[in-house]
Amino acid sequence: MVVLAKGELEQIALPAVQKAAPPLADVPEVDLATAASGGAEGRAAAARAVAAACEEHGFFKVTGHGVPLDLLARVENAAAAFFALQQREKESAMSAVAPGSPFGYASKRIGSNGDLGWVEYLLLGVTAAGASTGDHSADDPLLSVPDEDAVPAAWRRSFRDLLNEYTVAVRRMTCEVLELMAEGLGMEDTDAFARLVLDDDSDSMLRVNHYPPRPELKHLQQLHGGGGGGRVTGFGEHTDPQIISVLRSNATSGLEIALRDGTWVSVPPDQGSFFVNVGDALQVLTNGRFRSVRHRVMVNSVHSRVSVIFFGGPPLRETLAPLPQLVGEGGRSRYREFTWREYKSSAYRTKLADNRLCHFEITS
Ligand SMILES: C=C1C[C@]23C[C@@]1(O)CC[C@H]2[C@@]12CC[C@H](O)[C@@](C)(C(=O)O1)[C@H]2[C@@H]3C(=O)O
Ligand SMILES: O=C(O)CCC(=O)C(=O)O
Ligand SMILES: [Fe+2]
Repeated sequence: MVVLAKGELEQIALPAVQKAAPPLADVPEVDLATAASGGAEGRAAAARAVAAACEEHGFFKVTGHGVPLDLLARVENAAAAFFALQQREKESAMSAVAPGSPFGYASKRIGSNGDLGWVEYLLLGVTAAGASTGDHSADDPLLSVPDEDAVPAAWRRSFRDLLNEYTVAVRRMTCEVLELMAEGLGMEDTDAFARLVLDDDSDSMLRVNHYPPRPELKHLQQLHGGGGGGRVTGFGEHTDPQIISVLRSNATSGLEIALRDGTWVSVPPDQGSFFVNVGDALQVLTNGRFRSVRHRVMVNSVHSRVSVIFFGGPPLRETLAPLPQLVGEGGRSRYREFTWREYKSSAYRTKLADNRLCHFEITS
């Protein structure tokens, strides 16, 4: 359970004047099953729709994804069971992690630069094979715990196995989406994005978030006539650094995205589908054609929200720069070349809401 110290709620609450965000009327949607079975025409139409959504919002919904619904339900139930453990038991998933590492369990503190949210989470490194650290790793937050820990090792192992199974399935689907993106951009090398996420050394992560409800919000909302006050931030506004983020949540609302004009809209939850965010790295590779979407999560007054996000990143050694075919002859490259390692070490020194790409922009 997330517990707040004095003064912390003020930092998480949005100003009372802030209106509830209206729902995004037409969430762009891509059906992967139709893209696969619709012949060349159907595939080309899906690729165009993906590219249009990435240009306009940097965000869209994926249906017909082929990830078994029963796997989604098992992951959701196991995550809920993990978050229902005693605080001490959840924190033991942190004790194995090297100091300074972002991985493991945490509550309220997002990153290490003072950001707070009404959220608790588990952040894990993952490789193309599933778990980053292998089955018997000494530094896996879920596997290496003190012998006297109250949560049986067998339960932790089966939770880790389940998250690995989920990661393998979601990474496969993510790569199909990345291929459609490349096709939609008219690229000849349609594997160019997927290759980065499939690499053995891909720097990918899995995040499991839990946003407990805040029942007192209901009264505050009534007090302000329903539209304004009493909004609490679960996860503050930000863009994701990686190439792509693929999110699945339970049926509880909370996710909001910023449109091009800066207005916030809420995304109606859909537990049978996935939502895709374009990340900063893909904005760079596409020379700004695809938009890294700013998003946040607001807390619900009645229901808890559980979300699982796969962040597909390139290997740390990878050099990133706008792809020449997307800059075009005589075109201007908007970003300088940098390695993913360089970008990450700069990004991890920033606050959540900061613009992390401005350090890499070519301004002249
Ligand atoms: C405040 C921070 C948390 C974050 C690292 C950072 O310094 C800036 C980016 C944040 C973010 C957002 C997307 C993902 O949830 C995340 C894991 C990532 O790669 O970048 C988080 C980082 C984090 O929670 O450690
Ligand atoms: O929990 C969510 O729904 C989204 C969280 C998020 O944006 C993130 O973890 O980067
Ligand atoms: Fe995010």
